[in-house]
Amino acid sequence: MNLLQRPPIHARRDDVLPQAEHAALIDWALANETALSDSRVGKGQVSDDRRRARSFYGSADWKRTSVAHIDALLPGILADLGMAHFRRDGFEIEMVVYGDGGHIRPHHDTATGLSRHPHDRVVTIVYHFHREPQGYSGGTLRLLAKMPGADGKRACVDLEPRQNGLIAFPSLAIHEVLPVSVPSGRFEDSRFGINFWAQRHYRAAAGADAVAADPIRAGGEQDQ
Ligand SMILES: O=C(O)CCC(=O)C(=O)O
Ligand SMILES: [Fe+2]
Repeated sequence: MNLLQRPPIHARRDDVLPQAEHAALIDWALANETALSDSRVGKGQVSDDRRRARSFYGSADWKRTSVAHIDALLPGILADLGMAHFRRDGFEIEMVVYGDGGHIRPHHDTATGLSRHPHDRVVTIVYHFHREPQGYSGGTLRLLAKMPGADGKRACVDLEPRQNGLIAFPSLAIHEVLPVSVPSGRFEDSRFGINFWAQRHYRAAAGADAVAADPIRAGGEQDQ
């Protein structure tokens, strides 16, 4: 079995945000349904089949407070992933909410080859949260091997979202979110997550220090 036939490497952390910040985040999310819009894919289009979810693309205070905790965990996460330390040029941050039937089909989060972007995502860190008691089931995050094995199937690893926990993996890794079931149909019972993408600005040599000072950067188009 070669490397591309194995499921991608991942890292997990629990108790990611201090209790008060975690609670405030749930309150904010439950009060801001109208700030969500249909999640986008590729160059910004909406595809209900590829990605059925709603995202928050605006600015909010929780982005600055939460990213500080994620940033502090980044060196250890890179070590766990066996990735060389790199100087992150910023994070792209998106809250994503999956209601009943929500899912994302297999994809990777960063551009490859000729479509390489000036600010590629290098590491994907997904933080999960929900209201208690948990009102959804499903929504497993599945990481898939790039190539099928001898049996013709792609090896995979299934990771259940954990309250106030994160899952990190290289942004090039293929992954999907399996369908979410929300029996009540209520927004409060959705599967909530925040994607933090650590970025590297390959063409940002000039003025790179100024860029690095601000952990939050707007993202570009990506394959997902
Ligand atoms: O919510 C998750 O567990 C993963 C989300 C994801 O893959 C994405 O939004 O690109
Ligand atoms: Fe993704």
